[in-house]
Amino acid sequence: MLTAYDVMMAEIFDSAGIEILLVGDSAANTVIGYSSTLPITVDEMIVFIKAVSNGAKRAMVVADLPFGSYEQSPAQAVETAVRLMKEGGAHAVKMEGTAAFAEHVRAMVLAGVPVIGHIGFTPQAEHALGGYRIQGRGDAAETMKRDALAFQDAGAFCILMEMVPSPVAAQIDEALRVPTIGIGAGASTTGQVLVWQDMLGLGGHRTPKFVKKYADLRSVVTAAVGAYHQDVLTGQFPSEEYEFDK
Ligand SMILES: Nc1nc(=O)c2c([nH]1)NC[C@@H]1CN(c3ccc(C(=O)N[C@@H](CCC(=O)O)C(=O)O)cc3)CN21
Ligand SMILES: CC(C)C(=O)C(=O)O
Ligand SMILES: [Mg+2]
Repeated sequence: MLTAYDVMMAEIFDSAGIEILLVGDSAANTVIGYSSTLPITVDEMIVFIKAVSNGAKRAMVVADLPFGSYEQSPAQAVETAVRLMKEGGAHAVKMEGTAAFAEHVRAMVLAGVPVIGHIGFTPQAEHALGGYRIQGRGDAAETMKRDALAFQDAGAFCILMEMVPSPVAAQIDEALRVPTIGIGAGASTTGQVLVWQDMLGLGGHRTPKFVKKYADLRSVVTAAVGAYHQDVLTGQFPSEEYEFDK
């Protein structure tokens, strides 16, 4: 799984063989430039989901339920999930939470919405959790396993674990019958997810420890844009080959 927020990257990731494209609420950070995921709205998410749906040929498109769009009731979760699918074209949704939100999952699943349950570090709860912190250390591991099982029992087809000690993630994966996806959760999960701008080295500043950089797009883009700028200043672009009706 890899995040995607626009049609061109969605096309590229799809043809590169990525099975699942996640339109994450991380778009708040990576596209809009908010400092957390909290401000992004359902309407903003739908623009990105549409774009990714337009680019995905065979990949499954999963969309995040943004903060404030599902917590109040199972009915609110269904209503928002239906919008992400009907207006955005998502095939499934991902919801952050704990066992206390199992009824939300159940209601969406009953409505025909495939749901991924996101547990461990749930960025929408950063202020409640006290910051970007590893979850599930010590006694919290058992609670986290109960969250995973509650989501599975409510009908979630997959559990995503973020920033969880690897042995805990392995234990939870073992306890589940549905597949798992990890980010900062070690190698025992069924699949992995990363934010594409992180793994392709587009973001300049600090990236989380769990990110492996597979490219340095920031350098590539900076060099190319610099060359264009220089060419324009020196008159080397546009040369004759780029002119009309000479
Ligand atoms: N660009 C981007 N990448 C992400 O992975 C990501 C987002 N945005 N936005 C939504 C959430 C927030 N996530 C994050 C963001 C930062 C850290 C981070 O800075 N972690 C530190 C501290 C971990 C610790 O020791 O407690 C790290 O070094 O990994 C972790 C998860 C994951 N998601
Ligand atoms: C980091 C992943 C799991 C996510 O939820 C997002 O991109 O919003
Ligand atoms: Mg998210």
